[in-house]
Amino acid sequence: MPHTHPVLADFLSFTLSHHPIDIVKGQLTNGVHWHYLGDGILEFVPQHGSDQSLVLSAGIHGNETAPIELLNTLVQNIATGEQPLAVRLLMLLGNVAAMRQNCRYLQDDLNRLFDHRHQKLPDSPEAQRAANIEEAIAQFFDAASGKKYHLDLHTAIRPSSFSRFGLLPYQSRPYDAYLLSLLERCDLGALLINHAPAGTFAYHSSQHHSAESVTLELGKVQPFGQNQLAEFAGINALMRAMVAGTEPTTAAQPYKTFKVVAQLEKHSEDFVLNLPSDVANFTAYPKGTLIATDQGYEYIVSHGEERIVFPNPKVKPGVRAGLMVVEVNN
Ligand SMILES: O=C(O)CCC(=O)N[C@@H](CCC(=O)O)C(=O)O
Ligand SMILES: [Zn+2]
Repeated sequence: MPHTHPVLADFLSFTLSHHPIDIVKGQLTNGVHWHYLGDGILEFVPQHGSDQSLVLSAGIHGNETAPIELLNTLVQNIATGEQPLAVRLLMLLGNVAAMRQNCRYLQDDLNRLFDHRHQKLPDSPEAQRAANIEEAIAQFFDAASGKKYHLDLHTAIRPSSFSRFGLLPYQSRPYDAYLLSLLERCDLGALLINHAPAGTFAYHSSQHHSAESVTLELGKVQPFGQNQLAEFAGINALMRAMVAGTEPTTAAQPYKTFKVVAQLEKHSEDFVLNLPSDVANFTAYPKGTLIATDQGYEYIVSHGEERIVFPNPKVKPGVRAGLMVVEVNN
């Protein structure tokens, strides 16, 4: 790619390299304006603008590499013109400091600090980053004139019965019919509907900017370079169609729908998860099963069957230690 600015040639390396130039911008030969807004935040605007705005984020957890690799290639393809761009687009790499150290987070889970919850932990490095990201998407969405979408891309820590699944943030308004139709066309095994406000990025963009938001889980955490990106072809095609302002060509496929019925609460270091340490996401337990205990707390399955998602007894007290979900019959 001759004459391509390093930020576009390799957005990931540029972001990781502590580049001294903080803000750079330019225009592609097809007229698209690009603007690097510092530390992993890159905006593209079509030459004649657009009333559609899209945020694509990855690396909110620093070691979740597959979606970071997909976004990096997407930037390269936009830069060459190979990937058409018809919407305002903000690409965001989340926990850059953790990405540099190949870990989920340094001190606090960034995806528990949105919804302005970072204000309670002002000394945490992740709190500063959450504030920066909130500011960046506020500026981006405040300048939007039409529909706003946000896909926040993650990978799971442990294996799952469904290697690709989505989580809709809790919303008091109905979910966007178009987003739901898109999610049927990106090869997901399951879609979870959250039951309560949360400190997640998807909840934040939905709640504070009325964006149509979803968290997408792409397989299991792997080091950079070891991902089988072909497994995520459906999600990649969806992102590319949304960037191009077109419809995905993937045929609609049914997925299972689950609603979150509870989250496991870790109150203290006495928290015990009463399950095998290698339990897979979506493992089902019958009514009456004791799932977790803590001081003055126990979680017992109360529905006919509940499945566990994201069990993690190692989180800090006060942070959710897992979700309990029940299948919804469509
Ligand atoms: O595998 C795990 O335990 C976590 C994978 C992950 O980071 N998932 C997100 C989901 C966010 C949401 O609920 O929308 C998270 O836990 O932050
Ligand atoms: Zn994650």
